[in-house]
Amino acid sequence: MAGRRARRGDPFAGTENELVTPPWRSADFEAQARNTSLWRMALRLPDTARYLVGLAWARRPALVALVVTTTAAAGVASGFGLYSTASVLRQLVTEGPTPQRFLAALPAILVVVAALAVQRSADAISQYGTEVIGVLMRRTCEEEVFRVSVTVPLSAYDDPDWYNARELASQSTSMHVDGAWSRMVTAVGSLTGLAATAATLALLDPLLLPPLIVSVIPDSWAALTNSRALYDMMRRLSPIRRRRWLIERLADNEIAAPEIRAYQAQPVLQKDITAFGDILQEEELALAGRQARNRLLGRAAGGTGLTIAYALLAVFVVTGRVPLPVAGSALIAIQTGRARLADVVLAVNRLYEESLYVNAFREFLRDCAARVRPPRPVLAPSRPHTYAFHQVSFTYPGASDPVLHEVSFTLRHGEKVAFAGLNGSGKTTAAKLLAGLYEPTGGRITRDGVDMALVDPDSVHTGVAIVMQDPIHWPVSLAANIRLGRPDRDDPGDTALLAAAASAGADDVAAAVPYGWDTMLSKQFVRGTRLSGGQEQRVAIARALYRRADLLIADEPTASLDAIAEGRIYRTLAELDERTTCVLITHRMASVRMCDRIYVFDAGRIIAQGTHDELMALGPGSRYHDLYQTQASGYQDAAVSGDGRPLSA
Ligand SMILES: Nc1ncnc2c1ncn2[C@@H]1O[C@H](COP(=O)(O)OP(=O)(O)OP(=O)(O)O)[C@@H](O)[C@H]1O
Repeated sequence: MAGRRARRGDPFAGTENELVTPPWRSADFEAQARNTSLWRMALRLPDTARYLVGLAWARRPALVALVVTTTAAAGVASGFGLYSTASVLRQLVTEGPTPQRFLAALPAILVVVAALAVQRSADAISQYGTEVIGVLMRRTCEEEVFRVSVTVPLSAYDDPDWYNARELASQSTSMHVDGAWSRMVTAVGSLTGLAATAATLALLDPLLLPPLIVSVIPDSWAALTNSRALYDMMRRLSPIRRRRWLIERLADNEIAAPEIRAYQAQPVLQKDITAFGDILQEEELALAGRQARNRLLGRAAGGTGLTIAYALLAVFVVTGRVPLPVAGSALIAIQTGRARLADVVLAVNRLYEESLYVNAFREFLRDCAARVRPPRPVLAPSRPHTYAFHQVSFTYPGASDPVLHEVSFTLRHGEKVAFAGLNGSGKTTAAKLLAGLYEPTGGRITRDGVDMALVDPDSVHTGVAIVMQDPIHWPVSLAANIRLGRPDRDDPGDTALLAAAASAGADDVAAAVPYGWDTMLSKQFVRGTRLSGGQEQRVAIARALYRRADLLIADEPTASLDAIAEGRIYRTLAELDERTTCVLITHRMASVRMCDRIYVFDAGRIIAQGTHDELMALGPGSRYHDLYQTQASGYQDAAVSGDGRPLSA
């Protein structure tokens, strides 16, 4: 119960559920909350409006002009209609026979009808234009979120705040950016209408204006406060929603499905879903309560304001300040004015609400842009003769301890080298730095002596292919999977595709799957199939070979391959032409032998280097010798343990 109370306003406080630990929470939530205060957002509204108009203008300038014109026309026409209604009333309640009064009022009636027609048609056109622009804007923003997400440096993926910001940004683009645009148009339309109504009311009696405004302010306050509370809750609960979403996604994940069943993990997952659901529900119900209270307060105060407005009108009539026909018009004007003001408040309130999301979307773009190194005129050398680490150290973002410590080595053009060492010794990390996926936190990485920190970041990846430890299979056809790293390669008759596939053993995969090269590598689509781990690995190697890179990094490329396929891959790597520098990371020590040089990693340092023979010559007790000998002994006739004693002993 204590936990429940503590949770109000802070969903993470007081909970003992280990899955809802504070680290899920965005570190600077309080700062973010201050940044979205009513006042700050009000100051930012013109900027948001400018941004939205800019976005819309970039897509369809003529349509934007049409929307602006028709929106303004609708507002002016509605005010004009109201003013003419007052004239109609005045004519109708004057002395004289009814037909005469009607005839006298006829011109004003025609103006009212015309104004209404203009208002309705302009409204319809404006609405259509707004919707079309909204669709275009949503698409632009969605694609922008995708673009920055896939170009942001890998370090962003080590930052939980980035994930939260991304979730909020993609929510914003799919649901709120077009909403903000349409609210903005509505707000402008309502404001124009309100100005016209206020002008009418002021013409009748300026003293009627203040009570009208007072009657609407409390409602506006309630609506704005409620929007802010809703947004705060969305932002605060974003990590929980994301976590819940991740678990929910396991339900349609073909890789997770067998493990969930085999480990009977359903109750664990269900427990998490329920725990997160409880928190979300509690927060949402609490918010609904607070919002209802605010709304009640606003309405009560607004009702009092309206009573005052009517009482004032009564006093004006009784004291003769306002004649009865004018009072009738004033009554209509007050009603219309209230409705207009309520429209304005609603539109501005929605705009405020949506602009919080637009702001989150823009913040995300700014954040991603800040993470990306700006383009530079200097490109990384193509076909370099050397790749070198100079005293390179590296600490993962958010981690406290370095993973690499002053690592230095030089790879020469066309060399085949291996990284060997125990699990967690830093081999993959060094490979990722070499590929330019991370930047060192100390030291320099150079190609032909050129510091990679000083060249255009995109150019660092050109000429590099990497076979990841757990390659992903893209939900596209088998052929497209292989061409993915270089879709623009000229490949008449698919010669290069077939050659890369044959070298990696992926030709056998094509022969085994139901639709050959056209088979989709996902069972979530028609003509789709699921590959085995080894088949996936062959496709990943073919992809890397097809790229024809200068530097090929293969991280455990054969972990899932059968012995024959493995032999074929190592032959392929050994026979790579002289233009390809190859880094092989593997625990299969027999395959390491063929390399020109082997670097032995230990706890983030290179502790030895040399050819297989040189490293073996270091003898028992040296890391490489022991690793090799332990594995080799497994293949000897009598099974022996790592220290050379028979296992049965
Ligand atoms: N994104 C990350 N954030 C923080 N630490 C990480 C990250 N990735 C890896 N590490 C840590 O860096 C260390 C080195 O990992 P790395 O993957 O480079 O080792 P490795 O030698 O390739 O291991 P293996 O042989 O098991 O593949 C490990 O302690 C690992 O926990």
